[in-house]
Parts: sequence; C-alpha cells; structure tokens
Amino acid sequence: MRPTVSGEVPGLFGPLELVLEPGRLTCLLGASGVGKSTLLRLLAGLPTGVEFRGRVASQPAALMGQDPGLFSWLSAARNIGLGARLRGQRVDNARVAALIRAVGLEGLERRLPASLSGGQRQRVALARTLAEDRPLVLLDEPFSALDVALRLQIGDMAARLLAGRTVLMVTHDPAEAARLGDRILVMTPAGLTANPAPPGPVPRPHDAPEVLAAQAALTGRLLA
Ligand SMILES: Nc1ncnc2c1ncn2[C@@H]1O[C@H](COP(=O)(O)OP(=O)(O)OP(=O)(O)O)[C@@H](O)[C@H]1O
Repeated sequence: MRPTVSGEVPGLFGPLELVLEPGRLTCLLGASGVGKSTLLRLLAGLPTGVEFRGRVASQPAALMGQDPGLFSWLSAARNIGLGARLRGQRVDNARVAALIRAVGLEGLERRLPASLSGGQRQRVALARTLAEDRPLVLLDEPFSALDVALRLQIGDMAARLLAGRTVLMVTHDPAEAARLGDRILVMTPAGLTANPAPPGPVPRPHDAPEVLAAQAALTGRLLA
C-alpha cells in the first residue's frame, strides 16, 4: 500500500496529498512551522495538537527523531532491543548484534548512553529503529544535531540500511535531501511540490555535480 495523508489543517496548510512510494525514501523539505512534523505524526498515528481535516491511510511505523530518546539506565544493546522487550516479546540477540555491527558500534554495546558521543547515540537510535522492522520508517530531522561529517556518514549509513523500505525523512537540509532522497517534496502552506531528484541510487556522493545542482535548486525553492 501507499501510505497517504490527504487533507488540510485550516490556517496552516492544504488541502494537500502526501503519497509515499513503497520501497522508496521520500525527503520532505519546507520552512520551519509549515507542518512537516504534523504530516509525519499523522502517518505515525500520533497526536498532532492541530485540527486535521482529511484522511490518513498508513501502516505500522518506526519513528526516529532528532532526540535519540534513549533510556539512560539501559546499555546500547538493551536500548536497541527495547521495543521487543516492551511488547513482552523475546529479544532476538543475534539480530541486535547484527544491527550493532551494521551501525559500527561493536565494542560499545554495553555502554550507557551518557558515555557515548552524540553521533554514537544517534547510531543506537538508528539501530533501534531498524530493530522494529516495520513496513514504514518515519525520520524527523534525525541528523540535524550532528556536525557536517557525522551527518554525511550517518545519513549515508541510514540510506543504505533502509534501502527497500518505505521511508519518509523530514529534513531542513537541501544537501541531505539531494543526497538521500529517491523522491524530494517541498512543502509550503499551498501544498506539496515534487522536485526532481538527482540521478543515481542513494546515498549519492555529496559533491557530484548533479547533487550540487539539485541542492542549489532546492535552496532556491526554500528561499522563494
Ligand atoms: N502540540 C501542538 N499544539 C498546538 N499546535 C501545535 C502543536 N504542534 C505543532 N503545532 C503547530 O503546528 C504547526 C506546524 O508544526 P510542525 O511541527 O508540524 O512544523 P514543522 O514544519 O515540522 O516545523 P519545524 O521545521 O520547525 O520542525 C506550527 O505552527 C505549530 O505551532
């Protein structure tokens, strides 16, 4: 199915229709306060605090935000297996170990969040999001607190690990959208506009001419 939000929030946006392509990573850009997180929360079935008039068709989703949201008293590995534990299911330790390897945290699995760097904590949060193994993955500015190098490294890692899943990534960063988006949407109060994504599979090289051109075009759209 195609996860869809169709409707409006009077005084904020719309009417608009957001339709996610199955198996693709859609990046959603737009000015602060335009309602990007609201769309994501509608897809997640979470409260929004605004009056939405319309229709949502979604799937079970894993959500990751800017704040890694780790439990401070649990090790990295236990944070990654937390969803299963909270649901009273057996934690698949082999899968947790594979995810720890995938996000490059081997040797740090017993550490508490306070003794990890910001980038390491975001990698724990990414592994936890993947551990949920939901058909839909919703990312709300997941890397915006990271410095440029980490942003590139962990963004690329996320795009590789999420390949083939249906993903919506809200971002403020035109460069991130140009590198990571199979599809790129820009949101304004008037609605959503699809922008051409650069050629090639994601993650794309940050310095490829087509990626830089798309970044410039998207920046222009946001300034317009
Ligand atoms: N819990 C809430 N109660 C009331 N209004 C809210 C609530 N959450 C968001 N809003 C309002 O809804 C609007 C859209 O917020 P939203 O967080 O979706 O925007 P955004 O595009 O994601 O912004 P940003 O890029 O700054 O995160 C804002 O004007 C905000 O004031």
